[in-house]
Amino acid sequence: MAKDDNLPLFETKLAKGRILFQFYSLLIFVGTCFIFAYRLSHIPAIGEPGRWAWIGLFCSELWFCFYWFVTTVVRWNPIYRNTFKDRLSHRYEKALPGIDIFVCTADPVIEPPVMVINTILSVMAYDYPPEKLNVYLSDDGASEFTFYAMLEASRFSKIWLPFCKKFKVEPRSPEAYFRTAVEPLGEPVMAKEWSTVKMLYEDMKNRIESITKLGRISEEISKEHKGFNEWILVASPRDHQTILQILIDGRDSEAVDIQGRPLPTLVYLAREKRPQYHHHFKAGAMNAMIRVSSRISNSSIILNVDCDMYSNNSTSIREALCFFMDGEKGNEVGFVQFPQAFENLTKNDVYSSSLNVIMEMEMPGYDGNGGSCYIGTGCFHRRETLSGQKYSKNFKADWKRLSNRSVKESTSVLEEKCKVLASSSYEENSQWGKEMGLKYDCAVEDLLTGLSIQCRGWKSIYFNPERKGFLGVAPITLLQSLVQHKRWSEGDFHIFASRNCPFVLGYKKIPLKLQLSYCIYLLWAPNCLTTLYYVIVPSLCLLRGISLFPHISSSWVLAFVFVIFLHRTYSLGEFIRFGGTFKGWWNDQRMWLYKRTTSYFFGLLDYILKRLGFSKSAFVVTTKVADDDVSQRYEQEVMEFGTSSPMFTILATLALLNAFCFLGALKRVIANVEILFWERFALQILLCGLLVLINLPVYQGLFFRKDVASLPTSVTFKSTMFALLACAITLY
Ligand SMILES: O=c1ccn([C@@H]2O[C@H](COP(=O)(O)OP(=O)(O)O[C@H]3O[C@H](CO)[C@@H](O)[C@H](O)[C@H]3O)[C@@H](O)[C@H]2O)c(=O)[nH]1
Ligand SMILES: [Mn+2]
Repeated sequence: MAKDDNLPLFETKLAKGRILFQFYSLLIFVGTCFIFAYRLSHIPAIGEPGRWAWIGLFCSELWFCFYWFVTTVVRWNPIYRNTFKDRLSHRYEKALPGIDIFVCTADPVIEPPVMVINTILSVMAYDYPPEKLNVYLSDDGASEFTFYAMLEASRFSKIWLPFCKKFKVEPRSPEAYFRTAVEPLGEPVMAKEWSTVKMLYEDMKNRIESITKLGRISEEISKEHKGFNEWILVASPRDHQTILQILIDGRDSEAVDIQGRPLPTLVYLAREKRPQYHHHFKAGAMNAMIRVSSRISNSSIILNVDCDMYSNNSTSIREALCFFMDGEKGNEVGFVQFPQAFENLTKNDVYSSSLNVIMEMEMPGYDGNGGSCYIGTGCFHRRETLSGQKYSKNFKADWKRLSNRSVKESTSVLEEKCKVLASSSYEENSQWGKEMGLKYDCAVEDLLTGLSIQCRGWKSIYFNPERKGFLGVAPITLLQSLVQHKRWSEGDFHIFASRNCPFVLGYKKIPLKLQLSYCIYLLWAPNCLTTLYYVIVPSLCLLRGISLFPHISSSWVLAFVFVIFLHRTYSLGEFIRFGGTFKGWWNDQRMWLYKRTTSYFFGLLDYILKRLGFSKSAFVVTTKVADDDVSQRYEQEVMEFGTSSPMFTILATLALLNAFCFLGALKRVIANVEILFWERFALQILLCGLLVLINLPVYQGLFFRKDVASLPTSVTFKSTMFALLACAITLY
């Protein structure tokens, strides 16, 4: 036994500079107390105008304060993780466990097959013994084009994997690699292979794209592959039978790459779908893969990625294993979450899709408070935890036993047996979706599943390596981003308002500070009410001449100015520290507002409608491609409206309402007929002016832009009517 055999495989570091943060929090706290003292001591008397508006504002501020408290709890004690991969290799290289990798796709149009197989190829090419890798694709679209692309990928992998390993290529998604890498002209050996592989990749890409464009699989291809005819018979998108094909059987000694080394197992699965059984979207797909893989490879570690999230770092598996296999703490680790990062962000990130603050600050905060949440992609799970097992002190993973493969049947027999596991009626009267596997009936199956794993006693780890483990595609239009957040906020609030609420489910099972941390996201939806109140009522009161904030000469003003200024400065600092720009922060503030007034509002509404039985759960898949002109506007950071959506009507109405109120107030300040107008309303005018400033892109979209992506006339018409109506009602 070497002497380093007892050294840990990972270390945990505390964040620095927390004293400063605690001091800042104290200042905000004191400032807020002053604000509340002002609110309580200046309530307009009964009969005086604005009494109710005042009380409402006070309630909103109380809510904001509570929400701020929750965000502070998350930031109190973040931790960072580090791994020692060398120790892992040294100790376990011969006994590395098998890994099952699950990729989900749902729609060949908005998730193009070429993108899907790039993700597949990137995970097949991990720096890991290929005979221990098993890759499963679940295709909820049951698309023959995706299937065809998978066939192509299974062939191309024979060239791609050796190429990656020989030249230590990064990233291992061919598309991403060839897009970013420069031709290695300095190295003649590599340059030659480079151009051959590149050409082969492009050929393959062209074939897949032209078949997708053609809209059907041609005769030759059907003939070339035996499965296709049968395919056409069983696969129609709504109502089809399970299609399961082992495209590369890792047990087969002939499944080798061009250098004779084994290939990872590759499985294509499209679940049976029947109208009488709910298919439960992604959670259903994941559970089907858990069952199918248990029959084929049964690896002890499961990695799950969305189809757009290619592996950007070929060592991620080894890094994750450092946590699971650590001698002292490894056995209690249920899952290891990597951050969600994106490759298609622009410099100032108009839609604030980057999630940087969440990934760099809040997730380490969760980790410090008791465990990372599971965010649906880029996460390594222990099979036992996903299958519903509780943690017990005696639990000990037996890596040696688990690294053997036992299945002896022929490929076709195995396929037939697995199909049963994926059939639509298999889960009837079972615990799947409840106590086993990913949880059903929640739009954020990931968060809920992670929470219940933690409540069963498992620890979870957040690991954020320097080189990002996975890169995906962020929404590229305003509406997509708002719709995505609607799904999230609806699902999150659903968790909060159910018996799965962290305070109930997690009572005495996870630390209180972790229960509180969950509230940041779970309470997104109700945030809309206070935000809507704050952007509507003070402005209308300004129009009506009701003062809701202290006079500019009063010293109470200081409390407001101090808290708002300090709070926003901190936010700006945090944003810039994690790689943002000033303009990006400003965009982020705008999106903060837009999400709260639309996504969260509709999320809350949807939740209520569902509770009352008026609407059904749905999973609106985020589009991962765009037309050229849409992409071009995205690159230029021009806000994309283009369609009429109720969300846009709300945004435009709020923007116009504030513009009207601001202009009204401005007129009165300039005319200077009322004594003390500025004196009494300065803060309200500033608030209203700030709202106008942040809404500039909306005014542009309403009145000044003539391109197809501006706001449609119907929205302009409706929002102007609504805003005028609101002002008229206020005034008379
Ligand atoms: O019926 C469905 C719907 C979706 N998906 C897949 O689920 C993944 C996530 O869908 P996407 O539209 O990209 O959603 P996002 O909003 O980007 O997803 C985030 O939020 C989801 C929860 O709302 C999590 O499941 C995801 O992992 C997380 O990335 C994609 O690979 C889809 O193909 C399915 O397999 N079946
Ligand atoms: Mn996605």
